[in-house]
Amino acid sequence: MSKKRLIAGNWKMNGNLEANDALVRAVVAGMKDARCDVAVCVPAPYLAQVQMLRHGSALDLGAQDVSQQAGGAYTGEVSAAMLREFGVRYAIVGHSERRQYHGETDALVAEKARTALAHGITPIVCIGETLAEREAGRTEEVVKRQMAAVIHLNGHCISEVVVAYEPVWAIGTGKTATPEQAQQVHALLRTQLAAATAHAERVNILYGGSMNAANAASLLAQPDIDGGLIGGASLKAPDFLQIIAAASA
Ligand SMILES: O=C(CO)COP(=O)(O)O
Repeated sequence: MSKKRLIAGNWKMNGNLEANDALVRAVVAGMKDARCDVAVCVPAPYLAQVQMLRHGSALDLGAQDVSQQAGGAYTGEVSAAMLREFGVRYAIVGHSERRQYHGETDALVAEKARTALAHGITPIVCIGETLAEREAGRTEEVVKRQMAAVIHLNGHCISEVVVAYEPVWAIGTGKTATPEQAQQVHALLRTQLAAATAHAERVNILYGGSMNAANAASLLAQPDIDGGLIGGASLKAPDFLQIIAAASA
């Protein structure tokens, strides 16, 4: 398999001009030997800043959300066309924090993914069960339902998206899924993808949820874990670079 792994940072609602400058410069300087794709998904006001800082490097730029609408009277929204103007390659869609705090449904997440693709942006579609769902033995049912919602994308193949499995109970909690727990879900997602496309092997399925410099290598050693979506550890250049190094091994 010659597919490149992807390590994507999700800064969430963190950063300021000064801190971003130092962080991106350090990441760009430290990732020269990376053999994986690397991106940072930054708050919208910082897209222009990070676009300039990454110029000439292999660091890709991502957004944390995208409107499902093409444009018009949607106060507060940011369109895919606007993101493209800033060189955005990826947009996270359906992060659990947006599902939870902004009521995003499976159907809306699918619309956002379609709009992103229509504008040449690769959606990073996030799926994952809550602790209550896991404890009730519903993990498989929940992730399959979330995946099924995005598997048919109007003229686009699901192999054009990146999938991120992020168990909600592992996000920001320091409680990582074990490599075996993550692999189990990744494998079932791969099987689900294979039923929809001949290119299931090409899809990058990322793990997210307290992935850090210490646990990245063991997670990435799993056959169906193709990279990471990194929250907290992506805000610290040395940690993020160690994860990139683990994905380049
Ligand atoms: O939500 C995440 C990435 O999108 C994971 O966040 P943490 O790495 O901070 O747990």
